[in-house]
Amino acid sequence: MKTVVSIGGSVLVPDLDAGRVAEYADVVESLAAAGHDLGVVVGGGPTAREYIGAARSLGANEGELDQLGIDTTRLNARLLLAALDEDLASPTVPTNYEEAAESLHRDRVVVMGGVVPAQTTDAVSAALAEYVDADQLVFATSVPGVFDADPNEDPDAERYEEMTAGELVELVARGESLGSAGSNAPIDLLAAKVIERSGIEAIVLDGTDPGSVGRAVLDDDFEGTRITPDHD
Ligand SMILES: Nc1ncnc2c1ncn2[C@@H]1O[C@H](COP(=O)(O)OP(=O)(O)O)[C@@H](O)[C@H]1O
Ligand SMILES: O=c1ccn([C@@H]2O[C@H](COP(=O)(O)OP(=O)(O)O)[C@@H](O)[C@H]2O)c(=O)[nH]1
Repeated sequence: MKTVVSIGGSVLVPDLDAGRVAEYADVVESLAAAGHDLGVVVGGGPTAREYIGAARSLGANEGELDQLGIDTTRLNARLLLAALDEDLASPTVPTNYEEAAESLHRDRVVVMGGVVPAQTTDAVSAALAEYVDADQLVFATSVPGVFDADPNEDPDAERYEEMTAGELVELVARGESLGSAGSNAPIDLLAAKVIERSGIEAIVLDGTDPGSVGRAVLDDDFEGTRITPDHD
């Protein structure tokens, strides 16, 4: 079984807490021990946002800001690697999908961050899952799934238990056409489109408790949103 897990920066490193990173490493190791080959993609979190904010005020352009974000995601990838059993995980952080796929041939676990400007690690996770023909893709984020409105803004927002990739694309695109790019779903448009075209099974869940990722992958036990291929 090949699984890609996207760990949002907001859940891996909401602050620099080594204990939380160790908990995530334990989950990754338990999944590897259960026979999963794992591609883990790590986000930038508040550190990325702080660096980007500071560099923006210093006059950096958007591409330069994205590169700072990418560097931060790779820093977080290294942090997770520091906690992982070195016999399981590839010791380097791949900078592209080819390297990641190569590492996954050799090792049970590969951990990476961003790849190129103008996207987020949501898209990296989806593209990695597609590239390595993963069986499933898990988004561990700060909200318990995809809702019909931002649950942090609208107390009446309702969670989708299940939706097709096409419905996810529509939901995200609707927000972008309103000019609120990236703010109307926990997954961005590029990621949603890659999920749609690859037909990969994906789930979105609250990763605040790292154990929830383990239960979802090992026992299919989770509260969140299941994203299914458009055509069976
Ligand atoms: N329709 C929606 N369903 C779920 N979350 C949404 C929706 N619209 C916006 N959001 C926002 O998406 C964000 C996803 O998590 P985020 O904090 O960006 O985590 P990550 O670190 O995983 O990228 C949340 O802050 C949530 O408020
Ligand atoms: O392939 C990538 C991955 C990330 N980023 C930049 O790095 C930031 C942090 O990544 P992400 O948003 O995925 O982190 P998270 O939301 O999980 O904290 C993004 O906003 C982008 O600016 C990028 O340009 N390309």
